[in-house]
Amino acid sequence: MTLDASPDHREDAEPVLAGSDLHLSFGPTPALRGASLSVGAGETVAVTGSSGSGKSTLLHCLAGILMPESGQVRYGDHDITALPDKQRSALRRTDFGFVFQFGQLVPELTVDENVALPLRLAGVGHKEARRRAAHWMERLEVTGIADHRPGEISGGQGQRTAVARALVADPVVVFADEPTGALDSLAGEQVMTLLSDVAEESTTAVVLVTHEPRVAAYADREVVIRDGSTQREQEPVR
Ligand SMILES: Nc1ncnc2c1ncn2[C@@H]1O[C@H](COP(=O)(O)OP(=O)(O)OP(=O)(O)O)[C@@H](O)[C@H]1O
Repeated sequence: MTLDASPDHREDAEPVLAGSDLHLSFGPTPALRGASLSVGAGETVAVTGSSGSGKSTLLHCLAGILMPESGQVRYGDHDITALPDKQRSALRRTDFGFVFQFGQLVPELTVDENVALPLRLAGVGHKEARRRAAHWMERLEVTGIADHRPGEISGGQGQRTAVARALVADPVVVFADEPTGALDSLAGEQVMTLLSDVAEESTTAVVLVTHEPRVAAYADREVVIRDGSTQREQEPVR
C-alpha cells in the first residue's frame, strides 16, 4: 500500500494514521478506555503517561499488532481493525517500521545483515539490499561497526542499528516503544537526534512511546494517556 504523503502538506493534510476511541481490556484489566491519536506525514507524536497507563497497548493497536475491542484505526483508505490477519501482517512488513526498547537485533547476524534483513525478507536482491542498508547505516552512524555482531556493540550502537533497520524499507510510519529506555542519556540523545532528523527530512511519521519528558521533547506533539484514556494534546516542553 502506498500513500501520498508529501511533506509540503504536513500541516493540513489528512493524518497518515488515526486511531479513535480505542478500547481494549486484558481479562478484567482495562488497558485502553477511549484512546485516540493521529499522526501526519513527517510528524513525530510522543505518547507519554505513567507506567501501566496504556502507552504500549495503544502503540500495538495503532500498528495492527493488537486488535481493540472497539474503535477504529484508519490508515489510508483502510480500517486496520477490519483487515484480516494476513493483510495486517503484510501491511506491517511493507508500510511500518519498529524500534523497541531492546533493539531486538538478530544476534547471529552482523550489523549490516541486520539492517538489510527487512529488505531481504521482502525479496530484495542481496546487492540492492546491501546498497540500501549502507545508506541507512551511514545516516545512523553505524558504518564503522558494519561487520560486528550485536553482542560486540554498545547499547547506543545497537539502538541506532535498530533505527536503521526500521527505516531501511522506507516505511510510512515508524513505531518506537521506549527506544532509549535502556540507554544512558548521551546515547539516548544521539538516537533521538538522528531519528527525529530523519523524520523531519522525510515523510516518515513517527509514533514514539516514552515516559521521559526529555525524549518526548524531540516530538512535534505530545499525547498524554492516563488510565487508558488520552487526555490532551500539547506541544512538548523543550
Ligand atoms: N498482555 C497483557 N496481559 C495482561 N495485562 C496486560 C497485558 N499487556 C498490558 N497489560 C495491562 O494493561 C495495562 C496497560 O499496559 P501497557 O503496557 O500498555 O502500559 P504502559 O503505559 O506501556 O506501561 P509501561 O510504561 O510500564 O511499559 C496495564 O495495567 C498492564 O498491566
